[in-house]
Amino acid sequence: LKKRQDTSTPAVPYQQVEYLVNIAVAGQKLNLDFDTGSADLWVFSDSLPASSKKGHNIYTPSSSPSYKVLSGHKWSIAYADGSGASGTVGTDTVTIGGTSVTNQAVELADRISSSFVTDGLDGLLGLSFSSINTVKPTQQKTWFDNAKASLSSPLFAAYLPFNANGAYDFGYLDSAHYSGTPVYAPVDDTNGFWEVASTSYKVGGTTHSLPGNTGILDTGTTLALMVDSAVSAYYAQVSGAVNSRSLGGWVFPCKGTTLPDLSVRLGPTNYATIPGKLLNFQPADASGTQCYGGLQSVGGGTMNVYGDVFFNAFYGIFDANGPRFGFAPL
Ligand SMILES: CC1CCN(C(=N)N)CC1
Ligand SMILES: CC1CCN(C(=N)N)CC1
Repeated sequence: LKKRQDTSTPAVPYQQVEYLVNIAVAGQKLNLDFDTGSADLWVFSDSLPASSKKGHNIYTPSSSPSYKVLSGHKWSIAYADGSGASGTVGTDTVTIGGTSVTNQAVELADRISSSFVTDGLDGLLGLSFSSINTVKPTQQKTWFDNAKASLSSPLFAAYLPFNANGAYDFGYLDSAHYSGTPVYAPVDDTNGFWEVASTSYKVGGTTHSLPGNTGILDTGTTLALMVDSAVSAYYAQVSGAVNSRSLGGWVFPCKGTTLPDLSVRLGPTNYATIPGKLLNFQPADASGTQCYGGLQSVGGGTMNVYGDVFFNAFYGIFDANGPRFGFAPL
């Protein structure tokens, strides 16, 4: 599992960090971005223009004897950072680790936005609930939905340590990837996400309530994105922090800043504490004077997004039995 900084300049001003997983689609190796915030498995295909294919592994259905066209089916997806892709659909055998799924819907991109060309990924593998898969006229299932009956347990876990290679464990928990005992929160899959109640948070020794708020556990988002009241309360504890329009979010002086921890409530009981040191994402400008925070605003609404910054601190357990989300410190 390779951690990559892609060089894309998506709508959001920070580089999309991706943890790419090398998988086989009918024996053709591809590096896919495993995304628990979406439900489409799509790949760079030979129907893309030559300029888009440069530097990528391309899936060529014509050289796969097991590929079948899903005639008349289309897909189209747009992501929160303004990137997007679309194309046609077929089925093939998709193998991850030791598990093969035959007749898995594989969505072939014949159009992709520029940020994907410069990314290190050769496509995405959606791991949210299949209810938000974009294939029409017949919605398709995620690889995990198709695989879970043949796994020893219907679960997968994300191990995404900071600045290191990570892993996705399918069907079992790898005790080498976490410490202590996992705690669990019930998941509400109404919106198709691994969504849990997230009704309070703690920063600087104060507990703040977030009535009616939820959080989605999203490996496809780089940062932690919370509602404005929480982001303001957090950076109020950081001297010199400003919400910079020009730099596209909350920044603070790189020198001399010790960021506070952020504890977010997941489910009815437990808090997950993200250490402050994981909340310094990267220098915001070439001079390296200002640093860009790992906590940024989600914009409006009451749905917070706990992205890779969360998984840099916690092993994330996505359990279809429930469904429920479990976590334990790395
Ligand atoms: C709610 C949004 C979170 C980011 N997304 C994603 N990881 N694919 C899109 C949905
Ligand atoms: C969830 C996806 C958002 C878009 N991505 C990107 N621009 N590299 C990939 C992950």
